[in-house]
Amino acid sequence: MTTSPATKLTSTAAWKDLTTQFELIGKKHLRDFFAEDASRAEKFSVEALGLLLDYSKNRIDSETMERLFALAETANLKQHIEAMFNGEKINTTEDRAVLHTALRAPQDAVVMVDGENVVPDVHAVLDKMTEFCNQVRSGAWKGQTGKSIRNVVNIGIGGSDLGPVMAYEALKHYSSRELTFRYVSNVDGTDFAEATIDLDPAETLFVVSSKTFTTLETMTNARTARQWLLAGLGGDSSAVAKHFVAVSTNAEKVKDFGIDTNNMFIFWDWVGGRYSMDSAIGLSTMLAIGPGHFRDLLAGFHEMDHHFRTTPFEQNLPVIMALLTVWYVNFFDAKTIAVLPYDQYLKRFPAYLQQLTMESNGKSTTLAGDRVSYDTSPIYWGEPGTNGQHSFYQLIHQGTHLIPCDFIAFANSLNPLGEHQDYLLANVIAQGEALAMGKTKEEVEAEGTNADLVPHRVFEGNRPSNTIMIDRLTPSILGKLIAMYEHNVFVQGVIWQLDSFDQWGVELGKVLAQKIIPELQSADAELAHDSSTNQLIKTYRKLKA
Ligand SMILES: O=P(O)(O)OC[C@H]1O[C@H](O)[C@H](O)[C@@H](O)[C@@H]1O
Repeated sequence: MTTSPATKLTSTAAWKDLTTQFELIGKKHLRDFFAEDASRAEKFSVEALGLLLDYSKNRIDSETMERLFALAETANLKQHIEAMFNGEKINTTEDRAVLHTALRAPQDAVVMVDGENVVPDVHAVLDKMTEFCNQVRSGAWKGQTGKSIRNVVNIGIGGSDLGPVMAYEALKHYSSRELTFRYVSNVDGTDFAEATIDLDPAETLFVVSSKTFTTLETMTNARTARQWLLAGLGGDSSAVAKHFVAVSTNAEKVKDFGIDTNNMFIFWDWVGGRYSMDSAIGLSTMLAIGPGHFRDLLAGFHEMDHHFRTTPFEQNLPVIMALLTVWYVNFFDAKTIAVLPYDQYLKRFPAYLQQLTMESNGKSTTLAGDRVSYDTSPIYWGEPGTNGQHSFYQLIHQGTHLIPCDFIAFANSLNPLGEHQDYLLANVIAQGEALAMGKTKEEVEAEGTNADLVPHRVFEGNRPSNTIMIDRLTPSILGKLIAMYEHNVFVQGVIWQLDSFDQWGVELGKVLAQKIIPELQSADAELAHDSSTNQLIKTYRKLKA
């Protein structure tokens, strides 16, 4: 294929041009950029698929963008995009295709993996999910005692939890209020105990979600759930079939656990965990919002996939966002990016993005196996506005770190109340303006501020942000937003020459934990760790009741 990594990134002409560009405009103030060009906002905005991306409050000019697009060309981005969509095994360290885009492909699409079109399989699972959800939502699916299901508990972690939780919260407005949804992820027993404390086992359905069906946390919680259920229903293990379903790629392990494979919804190894919320891992989402809304969500994803694949880079939302990130990380030395949704329903969106972005590109080895000589994924974090304004925004405005921000705002609330929405939107718009323009010493002095306070009240400004403005939050819009960040992450990974789809970095801790478990459970097993680790194990043994 044509996608083998290019020459060392920092030796390319495109990179050198960007270095020169940074020397030219890296210190130029956004106030000056705006003052010089009345059409700046228009020039640096893209409107597509119902989203306005205003990226004019970034420290760029037309030349910068041209050079960033040239960097994308140098990286063979177009070929990489085609390789992903065509099912080439671009996850080379695991020898897998990367086809979350096939999960939302229309029925008549053809996506080949190892000589087989996977789209019919995708739609067969969607149909099976639909049928099951209709049964549960209508009350036709009965539990062991003949009662309908009123509670759904998703047990999963990482990609088998963060996507479902985020989507449930984001689309709560569209969800059935007849059903209660809970999400258990942590191996800390408190998570399970609190999630089930007020639930009746006779009315509770567990969705055990795990790509591998081997994950310690999920298997431990699933076993506890089975005990809890059987204890509550008189111990007859035939109850499991009516109260447990599984979502996994691993039918054998599901069977070993005791879940009937008829009650299993499959997906495939070409779906990464953090890219799986629109696979059968979305079963709890479909149960909450219904099959129709779930299909709208998928359609939104697909529209963004199409946009990403077919739109010239200059108008391509994920490409622009990714290149701006590269610009700040590699030339301005930005370490973090804040994602700040001004919508309470998106409160788990930043947490979801943390796995998507950092598990994908938090790496320091290139596809060729070399240590990178440049920074890779920034740290993503955030909270919904306006809450964050009253805590950490101080640092974004006046701290010593440059933190590019993504503001996400909706013109129309799903819960219109008095003047709330005007206040919310005034705030998000004001934050972008304040960060960009700041407040000069002269402006502070002109307000009659005491001289000794002036330095404290100055805002340097020149702090970059994107603002994404949308009509209202719908399932389709959520799909578009998520796909936009998925592809943004993909483009970053292509530029940095990474395998964005493996996660070897999570293995070591898991292996060591397996070794430490028996050491904690034995009073006197000999310890051969470093002295700190030994001390912690001994202290735990002493304190443990
Ligand atoms: O879905 P599972 O196989 O249970 O995996 C759950 C999660 O655990 C792993 O440690 C990975 O880091 C994640 O990418 C994955 O989403």
